[in-house]
Amino acid sequence: MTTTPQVVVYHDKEEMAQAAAARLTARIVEAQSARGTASVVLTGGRNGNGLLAALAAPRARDTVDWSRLDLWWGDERFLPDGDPERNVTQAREALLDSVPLDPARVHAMPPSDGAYGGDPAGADSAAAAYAAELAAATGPEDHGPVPAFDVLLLGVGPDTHVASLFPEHPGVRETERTVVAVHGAPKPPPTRISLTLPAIRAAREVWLLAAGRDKAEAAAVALSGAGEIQAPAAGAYGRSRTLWLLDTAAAAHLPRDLSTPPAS
Ligand SMILES: O=C1O[C@H](COP(=O)(O)O)[C@@H](O)[C@H](O)[C@H]1O
Repeated sequence: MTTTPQVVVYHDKEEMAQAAAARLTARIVEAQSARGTASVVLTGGRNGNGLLAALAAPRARDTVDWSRLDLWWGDERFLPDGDPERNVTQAREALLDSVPLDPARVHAMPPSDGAYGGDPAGADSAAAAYAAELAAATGPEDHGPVPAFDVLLLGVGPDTHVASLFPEHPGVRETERTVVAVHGAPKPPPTRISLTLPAIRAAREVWLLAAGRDKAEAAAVALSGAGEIQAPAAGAYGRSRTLWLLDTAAAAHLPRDLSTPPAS
């Protein structure tokens, strides 16, 4: 079922990151008190890392029970372990290395120098392995092959890509598998691993983050009824909530009925 996107606009990307971190902290605490644990899918990119850096500030950091949090990734650049361009490396620097997570609950996507071999065939095996890890983490309350993540975060690329699902690329057309290898991505590096739209839509809440003028066209297109093959961000929605968090620059071209004044 498609949920109608809610749009919240903040003055600038710093304010957006702070507000997103506060929202995420609250959502994790709620999920942990309702079910004992929480699960969040992280995104790479500037806005995802900005949110993680905001979460590292004392108020948010000290509110969450990090040991009862499962972290997954929406996509990964298929590069060697520790490569500075890997999303997990950047997340570790921004937040993960400074909070007491349970390492068994940190589900990084495999690197290109790991058990599955390198580029390109290794990426297909690594994607299949991540799909199996997700499937193994599901319980009776999850109605499919991936957990019902509490919050799934997505950065929105200037071309409307989300995770590593690029416009008109094979990955965005996938309807069966939950995780795919992406070969020949238009943004470097060319080999990536990504959740698919069906896996993204298993999340309870999907939050899309976009800040900056270079995201304005993408946000406007995705929120104006574009098709998901041409605009993957348009196909990213959660089962109970889809939330777009923007700054004023990224919201500059939104249709009039979606343009809300900046949150105060
Ligand atoms: O390559 C990627 O890009 C997107 C968007 O990043 P941004 O820097 O333009 O916000 C990101 O969401 C994705 O995780 C990452 O692999």
